[in-house]
Amino acid sequence: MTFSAELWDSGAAKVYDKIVRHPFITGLTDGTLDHESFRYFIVQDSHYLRSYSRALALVSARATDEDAVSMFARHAADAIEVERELHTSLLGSLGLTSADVDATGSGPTTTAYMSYLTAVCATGTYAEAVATVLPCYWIYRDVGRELLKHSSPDPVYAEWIAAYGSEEFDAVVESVLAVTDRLGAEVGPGERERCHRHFAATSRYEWMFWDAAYHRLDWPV
Ligand SMILES: Cc1ncc(C[n+]2csc(CCO)c2C)c(N)n1
Repeated sequence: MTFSAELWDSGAAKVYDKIVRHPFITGLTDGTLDHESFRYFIVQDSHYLRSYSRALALVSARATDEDAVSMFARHAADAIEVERELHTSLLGSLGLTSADVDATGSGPTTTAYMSYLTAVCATGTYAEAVATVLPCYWIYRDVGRELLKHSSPDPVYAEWIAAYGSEEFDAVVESVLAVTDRLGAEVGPGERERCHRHFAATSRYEWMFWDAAYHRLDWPV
């Protein structure tokens, strides 16, 4: 079994099934999702992408072969571009600006997820860092494909679905999976166990991110 399949089976398979049945996701395709929840999601995702980009820059700096250094550095830059382009357009359609993003700040789930990514990418091994950033790519690709089958009657949701269900994005994810599988051969039992734990944790954070948006979760105090 490939390293990526091993990680998915133990850490993401059950979580993924719950994500595709989550009312935030089903609400995107049937158009019943409240715009207020999607607004919350896009604002939180803007914070998330700023942090995720830095996490990818850390992964790039620690990569052991030049192709991977270059790939993760490119993705770090792309994550900023996504924030600028997709989010500016979506924020505009939702009646928001980047000043609203700064004024809102990051919520509890976003902060916890960003902190976890940053901590592992800064202090874990290269393989641990890759396992930690992987669910973000992989779960989005699969959710995007699923959503694309139905798209959405709501033009704002349809725009978002088109970006993540695209073929270009599929190629990005396949290249990260190939790096992960090559790494798998070099990872010993202790480090492997830590990779499984990180992959499972960030997969759960992906579910929690949708759930926080659905309920518009705020800091309790
Ligand atoms: C919570 C959350 N998780 C995953 C993504 C998807 N994503 C963000 S950056 C990137 C790869 C680099 O361009 C991917 C796949 C998101 N937007 N928000």
